[in-house]
Amino acid sequence: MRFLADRSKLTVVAAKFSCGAPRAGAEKGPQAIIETGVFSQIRTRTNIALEFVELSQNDQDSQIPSDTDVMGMKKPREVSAASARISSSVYQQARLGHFVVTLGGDHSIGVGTVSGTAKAVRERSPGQELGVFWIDAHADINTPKTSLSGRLHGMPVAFVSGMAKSPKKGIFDWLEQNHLINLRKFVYIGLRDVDEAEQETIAETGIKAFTMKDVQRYGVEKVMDLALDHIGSQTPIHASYDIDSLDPEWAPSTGFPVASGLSLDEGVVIAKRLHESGNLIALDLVEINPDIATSHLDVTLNAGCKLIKNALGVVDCP
Ligand SMILES: NC(=[NH2+])NCCC[C@H](N)C(=O)O
Ligand SMILES: [Mn+2]
Repeated sequence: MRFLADRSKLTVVAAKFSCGAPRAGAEKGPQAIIETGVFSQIRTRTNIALEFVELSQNDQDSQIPSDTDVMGMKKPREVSAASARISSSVYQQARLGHFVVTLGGDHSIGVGTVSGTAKAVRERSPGQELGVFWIDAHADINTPKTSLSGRLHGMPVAFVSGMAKSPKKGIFDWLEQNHLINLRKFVYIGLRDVDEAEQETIAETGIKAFTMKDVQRYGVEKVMDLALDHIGSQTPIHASYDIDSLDPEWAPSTGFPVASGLSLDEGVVIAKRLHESGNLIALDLVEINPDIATSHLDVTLNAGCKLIKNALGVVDCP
């Protein structure tokens, strides 16, 4: 844990937003995870001290009166304002050297979380850049131009890397240079539903991407060897874990389930290997929607809790 000030401090940010997704429900994800008792378990089984920060749509600036589409983007002002607040909360915690777990929320919150840690890393370790693991069925690297849906949960990687720029005042104009990440220190794992334009972007930029085909071909341990190698052993890591990276068998309660995903065991190996790297400084767990496949919500929550515990090095009691 060489990049954290104190390994026993953990801040949980409940990012209760679904404005980046086409349907509501993901804003209830954080509460559902917290109510499983996973953080109480972590508190009793470890010496980790927990703090909670809650951000939600009902606070302050969320009800923006005329949030009309801009360049095809849906709810651009609301998503931008939400991620600005998430970014500043994550930054405030990460700059103290706390491990930050952000519970989503739809994946547009990734603009906030990743930019927050990127800025904190630059401040805490000058010259250092953040490494990012984006574990997801989708690439989420559409720009307003290439997106077919206009939904911002399909665009966070484009905004946080500077590929997509602020088109207008009040829409991601809070992103500064020190918030942005370098896509050379970025890896995808679990991809299997990537739009054509996104595939072109990945090919052109040379982003390291391990698709589900790669996981099947090499095995998840080998993929993690290669992915960690690519990021380098001296780089702090932010993992943005979309629950839809898992196969719908293990994570049915999500907005965009895609068949042939990671098994829960494979997902756990990824989390465990990130922990064992000693470089993980932040984790997002996003896109759990309690309103979807409600009768199997417990399956999805169980999977999510396992990912969190393994990423923190907390092992289940037998
Ligand atoms: N985080 C997610 N579930 N993203 C799904 C994105 C789907 C599609 N690629 C889009 O741009 O709209
Ligand atoms: Mn995603």
